[in-house]
Amino acid sequence: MSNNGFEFEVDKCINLDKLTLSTHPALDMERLKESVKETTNVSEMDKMNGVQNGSPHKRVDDVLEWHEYFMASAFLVAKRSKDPVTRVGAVIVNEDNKIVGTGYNGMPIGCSDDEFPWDKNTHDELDSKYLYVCHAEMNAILNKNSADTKRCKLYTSLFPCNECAKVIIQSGIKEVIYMLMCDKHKQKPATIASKRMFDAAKVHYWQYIPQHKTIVIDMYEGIP
Ligand SMILES: Nc1ccn([C@H]2C[C@H](O)[C@@H](COP(=O)(O)O)O2)c(=O)n1
Repeated sequence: MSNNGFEFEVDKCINLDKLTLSTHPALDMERLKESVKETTNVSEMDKMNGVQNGSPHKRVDDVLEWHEYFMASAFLVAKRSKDPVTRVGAVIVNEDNKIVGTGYNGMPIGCSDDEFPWDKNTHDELDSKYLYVCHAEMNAILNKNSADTKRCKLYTSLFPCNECAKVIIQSGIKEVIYMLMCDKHKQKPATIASKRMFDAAKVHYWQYIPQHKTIVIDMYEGIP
């Protein structure tokens, strides 16, 4: 495309309109290009495409919706866990969609992640992780940076166990969102007990089904 002023602007219009097209399948792209080329007064097209004062407002088409954002954050937080088998992340969100606490499964403060055991099936119970590890949900509640967590939501990559369910209820959290793939302990008494307590305490819980299997984070995005 030649670089005279008009055609340059048209090019930008077409690019910007990709977003509009994806939500309006009836729109014919070829016809649109033609009509733009035929248009001598570009200002109307500019308005349609968000070009103001000669500078286009580029629309971003990969914005994460809230649930996706918070659940992805929980998975990112889980990356801090040193558990070689199960890494869990939890994020607490208040009524203004602000994150007020995050946590992952790890050893208590002062109990070195490198010295305490991460084993599961040990002969001696004292040599396995279960007696020591703090669950992600509990850590998120203990790490909160707001006065309280009343009416907050909790996003977690794994359905909460009964011990965490008690803490969740006592802290006033009213909604638990957990990941579809991670509800792997469905028949366990701890899970059944959690559900029983959540139901009684009117804590709403539901499985989140992600729109994307992977979300790529480019650490250099936006850096020239
Ligand atoms: N809701 C949950 C459930 C489990 N965890 C943590 C605690 C352990 O580190 C691990 C469970 O070990 P596994 O039996 O799966 O090897 O996951 C948690 O943080 N939150």
